[in-house]
Amino acid sequence: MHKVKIAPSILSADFGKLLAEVADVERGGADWVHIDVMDGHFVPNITFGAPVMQSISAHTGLFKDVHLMIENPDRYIEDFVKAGAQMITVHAEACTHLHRVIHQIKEHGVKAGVAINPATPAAAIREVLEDVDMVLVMTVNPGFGGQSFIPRTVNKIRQIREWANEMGHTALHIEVDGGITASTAKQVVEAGADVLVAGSAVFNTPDRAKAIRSIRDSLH
Ligand SMILES: O=C(CO)[C@@H](O)[C@H](O)COP(=O)(O)O
Ligand SMILES: [Fe+2]
Repeated sequence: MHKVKIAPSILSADFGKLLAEVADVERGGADWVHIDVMDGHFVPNITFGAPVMQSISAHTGLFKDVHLMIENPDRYIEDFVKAGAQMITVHAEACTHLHRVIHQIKEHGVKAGVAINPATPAAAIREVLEDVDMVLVMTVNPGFGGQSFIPRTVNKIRQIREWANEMGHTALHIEVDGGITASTAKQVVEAGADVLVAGSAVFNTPDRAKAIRSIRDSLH
């Protein structure tokens, strides 16, 4: 089992001072930075694209974890690789040819993840589990920060970790995203998650180091 990683989501950061916000969580003990890209079609919200990401990339040593909430993500993989992505996650629901897109990502030499919405069963990613570096189990419906954690999603985390262990895919990361706080983190880690995205729990408080520490401490 990997050390649990905390990945603050910049969706809840102040976009007017994005570089300072990312530097703040880097100093505060974050492991990854989670970059939410939304297109206004796959989800009812729009954030930013590869050019904005590129301007962050050059200024942080954090591992860059890109969550693409966009339709037909295959069209933009190269742009995000050039912008510095180290993990690119696409939604199973947004890809007609999921296996092809995963391999397209890996051909660029970056890690590949697949995400599933709360209403999507774990079985939707079973056939690509050995191809991916990470499964992102959405613990809220994607589109917005600050929503409440959906407890039923925990069973899927457990199921996916069980399948991964059965197939010997022990390096698989399971990331959870949505409503992760010091009150919800422990149950998802016990179920098998090892990457915790936290947006509002980290950015909606002035002391980011304290917020990250309190999520970490809640795991013991
Ligand atoms: O992908 C998304 C939302 O679609 C997330 O990454 C959010 O940014 C998480 O925000 P919180 O629920 O932690 O506030
Ligand atoms: Fe996300």
